Amino acid sequence: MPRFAANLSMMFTEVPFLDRFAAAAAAGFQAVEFLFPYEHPPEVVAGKVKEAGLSVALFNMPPGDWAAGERGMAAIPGREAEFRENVGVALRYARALECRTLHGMCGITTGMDRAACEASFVENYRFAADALAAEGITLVLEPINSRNMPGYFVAHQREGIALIERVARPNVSLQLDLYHAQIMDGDLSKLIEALAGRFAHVQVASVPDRHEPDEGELNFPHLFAVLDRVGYAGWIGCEYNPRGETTAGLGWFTPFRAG
Ligand SMILES: O=C(O)C(=O)[C@H](O)CO
Ligand SMILES: [Mg+2]
Repeated sequence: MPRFAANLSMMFTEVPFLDRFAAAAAAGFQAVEFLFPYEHPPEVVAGKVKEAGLSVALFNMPPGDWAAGERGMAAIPGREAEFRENVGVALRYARALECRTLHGMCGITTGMDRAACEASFVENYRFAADALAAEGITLVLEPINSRNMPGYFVAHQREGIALIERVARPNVSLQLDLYHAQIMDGDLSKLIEALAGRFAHVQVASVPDRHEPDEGELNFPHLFAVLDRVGYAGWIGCEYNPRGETTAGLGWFTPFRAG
């Protein structure tokens, strides 16, 4: 049975960030994920998580200057000191939120020397993985489609796996976002089977419009069954832009609600 986490950066945006935890719980979610919690002190976010009785499935390490177009720095040569400092920041939040999976965004690497970017990525991810291992935290790498994020360091799932193999740390894994995977790779049933055991987090949204998983070119009931069949027992993040009001679009979630 798939287990879904509401993505609070995209869902429940009818209310301010700190109120989205209660909204997700009221809608029947038992877990949440979000991009960045850093505008609020860790203990404040942790209080909201606790009050709502939720688990935090995932969030991202600080990405640099998001408003200026930065999308992480794990693969940006020359930004190693900042990346490493951000490991400490993310770790403080992960501890407070009891979150065991962190996404380390890599950056836009257009025009940069590929070998230098890869070398920086491998060293940065090793550093982060070693720091997070002591706390039982897994660091995940997410390939992101080149239509929504042109120039992002990694766009294809198998490219992500090859990079993870180079990092060679047991607590580094793939974040399999089926929205990006369909756009860049396709053949999702076989892809999920081939990658089974090598992804620690899954996300979903319809393709091509990134809405609820009940429309578009993907057959979600089938894909959820494939994830179950290959033994994936982790969270599935609902990283989609609701077509309208968030709760009005939750018909697809009714069969999966707890209780
Ligand atoms: O864009 C996505 O799919 C993500 O999951 C990232 O965390 C944010 O860009
Ligand atoms: Mg994603």
